[in-house]
Amino acid sequence: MDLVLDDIRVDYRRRGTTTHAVRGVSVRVRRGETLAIVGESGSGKTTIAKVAAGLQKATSGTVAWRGDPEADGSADSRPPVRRVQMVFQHPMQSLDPLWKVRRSVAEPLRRSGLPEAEVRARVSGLIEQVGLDPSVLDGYPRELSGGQAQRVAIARALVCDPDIVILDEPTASLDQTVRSRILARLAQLQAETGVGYLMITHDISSVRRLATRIAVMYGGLVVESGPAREVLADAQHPYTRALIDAVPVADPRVTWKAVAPLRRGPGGTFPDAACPVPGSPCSRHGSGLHQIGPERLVACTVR
Ligand SMILES: Nc1ncnc2c1ncn2[C@@H]1O[C@H](COP(=O)(O)OP(=O)(O)OP(=O)(O)O)[C@@H](O)[C@H]1O
Repeated sequence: MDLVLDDIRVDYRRRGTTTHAVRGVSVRVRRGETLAIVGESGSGKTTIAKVAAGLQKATSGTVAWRGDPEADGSADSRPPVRRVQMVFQHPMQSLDPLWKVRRSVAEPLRRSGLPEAEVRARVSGLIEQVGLDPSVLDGYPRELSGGQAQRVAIARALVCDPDIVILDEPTASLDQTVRSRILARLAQLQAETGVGYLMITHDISSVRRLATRIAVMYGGLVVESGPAREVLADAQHPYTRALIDAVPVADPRVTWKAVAPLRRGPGGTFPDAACPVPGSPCSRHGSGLHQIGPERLVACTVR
């Protein structure tokens, strides 16, 4: 199911003044895809993310689930709030410092009434999926590095198998190497689970790595949107051009190549393919992972 925000407006009233933070924004976040919302500070990105997550009430407009619930296997009785999860810029925001990591990750599942043995198995499996050793589950958040804590926050967000995860500047507080690994892991998790991402970012390299579609916000409005490849190749709005021009492509020798149509495999996973970069891990994906596009499984190749 897709998450559809239609004609959202948000006004903040404070001490007699009104800020029109969002002035009529419509976006659709699809399963298996990443919508990147970019825009300068104060353009309304976080406000839209909060509305999508149910953390902020819109002044007007609607938030709804649309699509065919039978077709994507998400016809279930989970309340809507469980189908959207949020990963914050600072991972400690979603982890209770007084709880062991296992409890923080498991809590949403426990509340669903799943037997304890299944909770433990799923939590351990997910921690490995995000690239951590299960031993971190028995420690406290203060014992984790920033990158490890963000991986735990991602595991926590995914534990109830949400349709959509909102990533609000998910790598902004991390250094370049850790950022790269987290982005690779997010791409892999999307390929494995079909989760949709709504990513808020200022970071053009994150956009290049993950985005399927891009919406550019300016002054509370979406001023430019479309498939990521098109927007990046031919940006119309000055803000988008400035954002793209400011940072060079991480590795200009790397190009994308479609290798297989996107199909769901058994157990809800997508088919895998061999990375064509011989010998070493792919420089974009970190470990020979494969980026998923809207309709195609793609692998990178070096010119
Ligand atoms: N709780 C609030 N009360 C009053 N004004 C707010 C509140 N939250 C945000 N605003 C204002 O709404 C506008 C949009 O803010 P928002 O945080 O959504 O922008 P943003 O694009 O995410 O910015 P940044 O990239 O700096 O996080 C800004 O002018 C901001 O000052």
